[in-house]
Amino acid sequence: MAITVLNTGRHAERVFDVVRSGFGEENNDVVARSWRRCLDEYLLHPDRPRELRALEAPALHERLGRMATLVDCARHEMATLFQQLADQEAAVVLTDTDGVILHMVASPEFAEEVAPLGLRPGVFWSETEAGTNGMGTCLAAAAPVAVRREDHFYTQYTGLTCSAVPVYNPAGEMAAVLDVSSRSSLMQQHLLVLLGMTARMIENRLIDQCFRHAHPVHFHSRPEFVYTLHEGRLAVSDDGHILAANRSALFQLGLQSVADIRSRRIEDIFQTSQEDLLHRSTLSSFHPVVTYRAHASHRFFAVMRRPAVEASALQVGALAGQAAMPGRVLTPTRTPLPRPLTQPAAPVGPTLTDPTLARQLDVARRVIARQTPVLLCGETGSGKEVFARAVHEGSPRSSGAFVAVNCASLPESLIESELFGYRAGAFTGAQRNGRRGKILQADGGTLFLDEIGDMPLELQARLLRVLEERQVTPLGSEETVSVDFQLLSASHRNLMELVEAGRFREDLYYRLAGVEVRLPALRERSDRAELIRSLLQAEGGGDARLSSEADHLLMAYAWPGNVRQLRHALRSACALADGAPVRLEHLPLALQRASIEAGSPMVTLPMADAPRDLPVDEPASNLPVSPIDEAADDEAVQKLNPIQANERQMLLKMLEQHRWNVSSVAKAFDVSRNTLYRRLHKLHIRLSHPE
Ligand SMILES: Nc1ncnc2c1ncn2[C@@H]1O[C@H](COP(=O)(O)OP(=O)(O)OP(=O)(O)O)[C@@H](O)[C@H]1O
Repeated sequence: MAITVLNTGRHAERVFDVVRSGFGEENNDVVARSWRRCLDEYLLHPDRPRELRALEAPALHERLGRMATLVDCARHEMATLFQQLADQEAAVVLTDTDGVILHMVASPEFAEEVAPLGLRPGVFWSETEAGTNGMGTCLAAAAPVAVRREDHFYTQYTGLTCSAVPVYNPAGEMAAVLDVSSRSSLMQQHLLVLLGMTARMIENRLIDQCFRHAHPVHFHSRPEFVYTLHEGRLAVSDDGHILAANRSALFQLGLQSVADIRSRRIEDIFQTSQEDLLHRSTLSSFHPVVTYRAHASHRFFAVMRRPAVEASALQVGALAGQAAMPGRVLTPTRTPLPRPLTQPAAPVGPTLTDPTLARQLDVARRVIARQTPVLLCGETGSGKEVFARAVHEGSPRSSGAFVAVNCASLPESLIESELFGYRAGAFTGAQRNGRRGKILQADGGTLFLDEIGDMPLELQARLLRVLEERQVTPLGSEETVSVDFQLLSASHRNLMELVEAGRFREDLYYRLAGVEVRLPALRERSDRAELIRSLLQAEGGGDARLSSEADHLLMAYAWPGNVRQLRHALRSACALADGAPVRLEHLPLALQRASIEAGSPMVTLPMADAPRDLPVDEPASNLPVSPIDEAADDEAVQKLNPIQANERQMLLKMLEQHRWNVSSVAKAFDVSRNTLYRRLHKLHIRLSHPE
């Protein structure tokens, strides 16, 4: 479906009208201010769009190299957000502070549709280039913004609605913008909350990644929020100086900016010393311990952990912290480093208690110890990387690094240098000191090639040679370097089918699949209840609870995005519930929608099995309807089970919010009116239609 845009002449008139007439200094409207900047400062004309500037491949390559830490930290969170949105006509986009798109997650169809508009990597979306738009206006306003269709300065973008939030680096400076651009203009508030949470996750990952040599401190005034997204986070140097803080830390400590805290000692902030906090945290097995704000009586619960990497193992360049922050020059690290601790780093280990999984883990550990490569298959988000890590940790090479490479999320042009590394000056835009590839980083440890099915064919040949010869030749170099690692790879695609289609080399397949392990999908796992419980505690704190309806829905849902989707559903639900038990309405729309489409037991019924024999009483128009005297249905309503009763309440609330306009509610849930009518009928919500 093509993107529909507004009439240019009329839209331009409206822009001029708003800006010229009655727009005073007191007007705080983000969009109106942006329109004025476009007209008066950048001298843009709404009638005359310009073609957006785009970087050539080498310049994009260089920029992606410079911003590698940021993009690495954002990639997984963006994929998760995309999955959570469950909207095939939306793109999740990351730009740098010049407004250049660095990374984008979208369905191939939508990506193809919006590419001609300039929604693709390398294109500049600053306001000066593209006028009012989500990414550019968020950069200019340095605040979250929602730019609806008709808010865009140029009409060609009025088919899209964009919501965007800033992402800050550990120095507290804006480092990027995270945006969702979609055809739908619904639910902007919900979306901004989700975007804000995703930005905070990326920021916490950045602190972990940029300060791997520092002691992480996690704190909150409520113990159940330690190790959750709401926690305050500090990075503290070996000698007790604070190097970085997240936004929640600043907020809780009543500080304005990272500069107010950086270089201060931990005892200037809390009534404890570095040694004391670390000692007490260790004794409590890293559960939060009480501490007080320095010179005040405000109580906090805090934990200090050991650095992810000993300082001696790092290159000095990265230690300055400043230099390693995204948005500034990034120093490549040469030493094999463990992956950053992903947030929340709660002391909850992965739950792998399903008997099939436990057996598979045991087999994989035994075969990998004999240098036999293991290939993991399983749906996306089913925990292949978590499983691979568990294999590594129980293997003879657990003291070496675990190096993960996601072959799907790297642009094709970067995979080669990422894997094999390059020599100084190998190509334009290469980093001055060269770069050590991931394969060499895995020397002595484990190389995990994720989404191996997405590796381009010509690179498959090179990889095969490395696997056979155990030698790497970095780009631009004549020298070969010997390397020794154990190999795990994973794919959510059927590699045999790819082989048959000629898209994957058969010889490489057999090299990778010494033993093939198929991980069960979440819906097939018998430890689902346990996993839900442990993730709920990890995301919402020890006191987090589920209402029984929410619990039922989580157990019955089909989870196409598996554990990742579950984890993120719980994360946003805990944030929305704000300490109260998680109820149905806190769960993502995708789940609620599925429950409406399929009825109870939710979602496991495909649409085709939905009750079709019910009489459908659909009005010809989409005029508002009104509720009929509900007393008539009282008895039937009493017989609804608790999940249905809850759903009935939720639907009544939605109908009320949408002034009984059924089409509008159906649109909000993205289901057809017919489906919604069937559901209303089933739940004994009877409506009258105007004559
Ligand atoms: N057993 C588990 N216990 C706790 N969390 C888990 C478990 N399995 C997966 N997760 C969480 O689910 C998310 C996805 O896991 P992971 O990245 O391992 O999946 P994947 O199968 O490799 O995904 P993809 O196919 O997209 O690469 C992560 O946030 C991870 O922490």
